[in-house]
Amino acid sequence: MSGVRFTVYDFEEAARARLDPVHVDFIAGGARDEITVRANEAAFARLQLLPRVLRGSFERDVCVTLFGGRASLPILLSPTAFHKLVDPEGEAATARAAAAAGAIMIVSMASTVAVGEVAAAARAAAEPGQAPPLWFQLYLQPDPGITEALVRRAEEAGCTALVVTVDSPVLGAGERNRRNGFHDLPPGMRCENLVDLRDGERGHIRQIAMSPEFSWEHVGRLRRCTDLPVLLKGVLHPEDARLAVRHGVDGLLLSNHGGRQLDTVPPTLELLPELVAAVAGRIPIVLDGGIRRGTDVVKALALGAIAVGIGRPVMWALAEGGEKGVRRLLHLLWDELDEALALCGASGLADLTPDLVRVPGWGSAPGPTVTPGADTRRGGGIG
Ligand SMILES: Cc1cc2nc3c(=O)[nH]c(=O)nc-3n(C[C@H](O)[C@H](O)[C@H](O)COP(=O)(O)O)c2cc1C
Ligand SMILES: CC(C)CC(=O)C(=O)O
Repeated sequence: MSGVRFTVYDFEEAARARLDPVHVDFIAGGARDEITVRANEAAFARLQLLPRVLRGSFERDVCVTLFGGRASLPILLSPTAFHKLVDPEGEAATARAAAAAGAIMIVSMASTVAVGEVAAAARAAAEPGQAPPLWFQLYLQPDPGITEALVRRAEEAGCTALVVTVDSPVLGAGERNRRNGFHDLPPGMRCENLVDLRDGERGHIRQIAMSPEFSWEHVGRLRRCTDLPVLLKGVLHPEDARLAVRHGVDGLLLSNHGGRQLDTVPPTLELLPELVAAVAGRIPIVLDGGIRRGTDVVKALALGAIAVGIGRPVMWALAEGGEKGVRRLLHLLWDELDEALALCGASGLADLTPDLVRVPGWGSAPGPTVTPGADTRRGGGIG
C-alpha cells in the first residue's frame, strides 16, 4: 500500500496519486492567487541556521509543556476539517496516531467524527495512564448558545484547551473549490460536532456560520464561559496580539490559515519576531504555516515560538496510509527535528535561541525586535 516515505513531500506525492483531484485541490489550495500559501514555505527556505559546535549531547529532549499538559514533541496537529474525505476512519485514525506519538491534536470544529469519539480513539491509543493531549478548535457562532454548546462538547470529551479561529469573518475564496464546484461534503459525511445543534442543512459546509461582526466582547464572553485555556488562531497584527493579552487570552496560534483566508498576508515566520515582542513573554505563541522539515521547527522555536503546527502534511499522510501514515509522518518529523538539534549543538529546545537564525546578508538574527540571547518564549504563564 505504501512505499518508503523519506520526507513530508513523499507523503504529498503519494496522497495526490490516490485522492480525487477535487479533494487534492481542497487540501493544497489557498485563497485567490495563493501567494501566501507559497510564501509560508519560502520564508523558511530563506532563513539560514548558524549552528554552535562542541556543546551537544546524546540525549536530546524535545518534550514541551503547554498549559500544564506535556507533549512528546513540539509539533502539534493544527485543526484541519473533513478527515473522512481522505480516510474512512477520519479524525479517529488521526487521533490514534497523534496519541501514540504523544503529540497534541487540535480537533477541528468541522471534524467528520464527533469530538467525543475522537477523544475515545485517542484515549485507547495513548500510553497507559497518559491523558492524550487533545484541544478543540472552534469558530464563534452568532448564536451564543451554539458556541457554548460546542464548548461543553469539547469539555465533556476531555479537551484541555480551546482554539478560537478569528481570521474568518467570511470564508476565504478558494478559487480551486469554486472552479471544481466543491461546496459540500459527499453523501454520508457531515460535520459531526454540529449535529443536533442547529436545525436544517445538516452536514453542509456552510452550516458553520461566519460573521464579520464578532468583536473582543465575544472573546471575553467565551473566556468567561469556560475554565479551559483559550488560544486565538489567526491574530497577525501586533496590536491585536496585545489586545489578546489584555482580554485574558492564554495563548496565540500564529497562523494565516495556511494561506486560505486573506491572500498576500505575510508568511507567519516573518511575523513571529514582532508578535513575540508584542506579547513579551506573557503568553506562549504556537506557529503554523509551511512547516515541512525539522529545520523549519528549529527556526520557529529559535525565534520564540513554543511549538509549531502542521496542517496539510497531516492530511497527506492520512490519505497515504491512514493511522499508520500519520504515525510515520510524526516519527519522520521527530527524527528530522532531533537531527537538526544535534547539528545545531542543542541538547534540548531551550538551546534554540535567536542567534542560531540568520537572514542572508544581515549578519544577525531577523526582526527588529529580537536580540540574540533574549528568551521571550519561556516567560511567565506557560506550563
Ligand atoms: C484541508 C484544510 C482544512 C483546514 N481546516 C481548518 C479548520 O477547520 N479550522 C481552522 O482553524 N483551520 C483550518 N485549516 C488551517 C490549518 O489549521 C493550518 O492553519 C494550516 O493548514 C497550516 O498551514 P500548513 O498547511 O502549511 O501546515 C485547514 C487547512 C487545511 C489545509
Ligand atoms: C471552513 C472550514 C470548514 C474549513 C477550513 O477552515 C478550511 O478549509 O480552511
